[in-house]
Amino acid sequence: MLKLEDCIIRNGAFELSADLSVKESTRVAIIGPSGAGKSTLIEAIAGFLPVATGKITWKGTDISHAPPGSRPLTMLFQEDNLFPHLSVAQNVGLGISPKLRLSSADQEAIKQALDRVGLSGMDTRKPSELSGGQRSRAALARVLVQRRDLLLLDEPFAALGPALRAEMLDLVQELCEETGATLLMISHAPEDARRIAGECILVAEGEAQPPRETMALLDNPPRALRDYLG
Ligand SMILES: Nc1ncnc2c1ncn2[C@@H]1O[C@H](COP(=O)(O)OP(=O)(O)OP(=O)(O)O)[C@@H](O)[C@H]1O
Repeated sequence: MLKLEDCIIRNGAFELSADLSVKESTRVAIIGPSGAGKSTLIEAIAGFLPVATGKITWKGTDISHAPPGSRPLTMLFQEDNLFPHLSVAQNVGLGISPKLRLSSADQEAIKQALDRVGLSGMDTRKPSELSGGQRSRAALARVLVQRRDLLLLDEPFAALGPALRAEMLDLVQELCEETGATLLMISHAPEDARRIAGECILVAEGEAQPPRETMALLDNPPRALRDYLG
């Protein structure tokens, strides 16, 4: 269980409260109006923003003050997930060793991860030699080799077209099912939430609300969400 207990998170003058929990191995979308605090929530869980009060626990362990690198999670951002001067295999390898000190077993794990996301034979290419969808796949291969319990996505597929985005979401769903990872995913598109997230955290009016069943929430949205969905 991921728990945020009586948390207040500050981002400049902005303040977000959160008192909620997310069950292990579930997939949860984070939705809500622009500027409501979705990234703020994710950044606090990842450790890039401190919690002013309250605590964050994962499987009962308090991670509120753990540095980002030692939290049991990996995060994919909206863009710039890959280093342009490194090959695809090296970019994936960073998930195992930040200094790229890789054993032959590590090299094999990288190869398997690239195979799994459909990038076999592209290991020596630079990110600029890949399509947008292939770059997303490479970033997901890095997530795979990290073998973390929690995956935080801050709209990493926003720049992709609808068909490719759906394809990437399906791949994320498959990977989460295979690894048992817990997914928290910011999304502006309700159809993305419907596609892969059983539950949604609504972030609105200064609060990240406890997860609610996606279909029920989107079919009968509260006012803050209705205004946003239009
Ligand atoms: N570095 C910062 N300093 C001060 N205020 C900030 C900072 N970053 C974000 N904010 C403010 O915090 C609030 C929440 O921002 P956040 O990025 O979490 O919202 P969001 O829901 O992710 O928005 P969007 O959907 O537009 O990406 C906004 O009002 C924003 O202006």
